[in-house]
Amino acid sequence: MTDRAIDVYGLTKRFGDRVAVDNVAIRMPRGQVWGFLGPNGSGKTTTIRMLCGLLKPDAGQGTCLGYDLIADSGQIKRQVGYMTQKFSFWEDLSIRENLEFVARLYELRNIKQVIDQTLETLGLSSRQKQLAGTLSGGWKQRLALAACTLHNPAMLLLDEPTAGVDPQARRDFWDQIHRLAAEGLTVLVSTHYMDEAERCDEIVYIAYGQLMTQGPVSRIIDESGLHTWVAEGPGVRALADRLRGRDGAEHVAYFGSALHVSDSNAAKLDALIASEGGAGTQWRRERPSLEDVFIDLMSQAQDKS
Ligand SMILES: Nc1ncnc2c1ncn2[C@@H]1O[C@H](COP(=O)(O)OP(=O)(O)OP(=O)(O)O)[C@@H](O)[C@H]1O
Repeated sequence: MTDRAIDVYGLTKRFGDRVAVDNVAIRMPRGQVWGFLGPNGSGKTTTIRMLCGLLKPDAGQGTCLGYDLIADSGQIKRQVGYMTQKFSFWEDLSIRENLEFVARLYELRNIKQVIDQTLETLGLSSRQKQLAGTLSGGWKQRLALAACTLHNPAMLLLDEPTAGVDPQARRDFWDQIHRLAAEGLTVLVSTHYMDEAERCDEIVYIAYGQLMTQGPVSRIIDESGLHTWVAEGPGVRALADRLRGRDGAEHVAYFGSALHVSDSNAAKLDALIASEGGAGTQWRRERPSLEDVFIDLMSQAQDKS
């Protein structure tokens, strides 16, 4: 058994003239939780669909769970749990009835036992009789997770599973993900939330179909070559307008009420900040946040495309 859950390279998918995924390579060990990030339309869903055997790549090759991406797509589908962005249920059926339906699709044996176990693991037992249509977003998402883990997959591919659910439900969901990973499951999860990226062993960042960076969050920040100053105080709004487009301020972005000013040239950035030490603004130098780095990566990708 290969120790890599995902080992693909040259992965490419075109839709007409548009290259949705461009020569992407991912090598992911088993048993880890990786985040898959990138701007809207950058190719995350398309990549995930190729990885789980639902979409045939135009070019590229490799393996998923040791199975050939193209020749063994049937095997991959059976061993992967895929949670789509817009999961759907039978709204007039209960949680338990929905899971029974999915279990029959997978032709599982011991359906009662498997469902009991899944309900228990995901904290759904007490709600098993509730109609799916009456569940809140967080519980629906938990039901979707139950449905995609029912057949005991070796890997989960989760496509923005927490979009639109409240912070507590997102936190609970991530606790579940780490619990499943502790039992040996490999999880690749796409997200737009930075706090979720920080909970992953590693992240893959893709923009305009191209893989821009991959690694643990701290390494990605360290290797970004970016320098950041943060300004706070009543003067920041006027400051933002003054700084945008100036040499030494490649990126100017609000984080709450604070303004982050970043540049890859530390000397230019420092000189600019020194010239802007006006009243009503407090400055401090900070390690760039992951979001600062992503903004930078996105603009690099824009320049290339
Ligand atoms: N079936 C399709 N036919 C034509 N174009 C498609 C199809 N699926 C995706 N695309 C295009 O491919 C590109 C990548 O889309 P994809 O859904 O993979 O991005 P994404 O990173 O998952 O985006 P989001 O974060 O918004 O979910 C987009 O330009 C999209 O419009």
